[in-house]
Amino acid sequence: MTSTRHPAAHACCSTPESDIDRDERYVSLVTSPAMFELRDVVAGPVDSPILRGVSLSVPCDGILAVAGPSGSGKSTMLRLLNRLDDPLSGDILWEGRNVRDWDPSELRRRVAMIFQKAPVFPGTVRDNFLVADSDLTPERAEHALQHVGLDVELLERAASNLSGGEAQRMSIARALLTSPSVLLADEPTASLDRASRLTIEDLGREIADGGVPIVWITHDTEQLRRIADHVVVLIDGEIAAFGHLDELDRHDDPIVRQLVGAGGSVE
Ligand SMILES: Nc1ncnc2c1ncn2[C@@H]1O[C@H](COP(=O)(O)OP(=O)(O)OP(=O)(O)O)[C@@H](O)[C@H]1O
Repeated sequence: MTSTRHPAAHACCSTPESDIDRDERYVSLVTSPAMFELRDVVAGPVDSPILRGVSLSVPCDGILAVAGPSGSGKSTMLRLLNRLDDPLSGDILWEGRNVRDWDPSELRRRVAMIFQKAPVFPGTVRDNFLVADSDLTPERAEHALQHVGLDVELLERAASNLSGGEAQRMSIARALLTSPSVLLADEPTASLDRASRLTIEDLGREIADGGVPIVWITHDTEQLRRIADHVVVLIDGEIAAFGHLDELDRHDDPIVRQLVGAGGSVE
């Protein structure tokens, strides 16, 4: 397997340069500042780590698509970013500060996450929104629904009665109610039909363009090509490639090219 290893070439969005112990194993995009820094991260069970020394600078704009075969460690990596799990070794910095030093609830409010199957809490859609914002005003609740393209009448609907696509949009609206700085998305459209997938993709683009970057795991190469501003490819717990899609389309490793859906390049 060929690995792409770029030297770090810039400071993070709000990270003092002195706070970063630069390491030639960093993988970094030259043109974008970084939001998360992963430094030689090992994670998973002690006896069989899943991530095996991942170093990565996550750009602080647009959509970073995370691709890789099943079991390569994509979800494991994402769950470290808002401390749903902790690494066995290595460090993860967010905005220049180790995630272990953030208050966990503050971190999770600012680093929001959505999942393949949207978690639905008991009660109405409004009740679900109140979980995220206990001071929710009627106007904010309506705006939250409109923002994700749902009818305001759904506010009083039992959340358990929403369709899969509606539930995912509700979960995105709920996540946005905490005014996050970044959104983590773990295969958010994997169980949706094509129309709902495209709706969520459009919403993701709007959110990212509105200033909330997204780290988005996807298995769907067509989706990856529609959404990705940057791509990281994980294979067997290591970073196999990182960069813009057009760079990865020309990657030495045919498996990388296949994973990013490069047309006709798999040997
Ligand atoms: N807590 C755990 N204990 C043991 N094994 C685990 C644990 N969590 C995940 N695994 C295993 O680690 C591997 C990587 O899991 P992970 O969910 O990160 O992969 P993934 O790339 O997101 O896969 P997929 O695309 O199928 O969702 C899988 O084989 C999984 O079964």
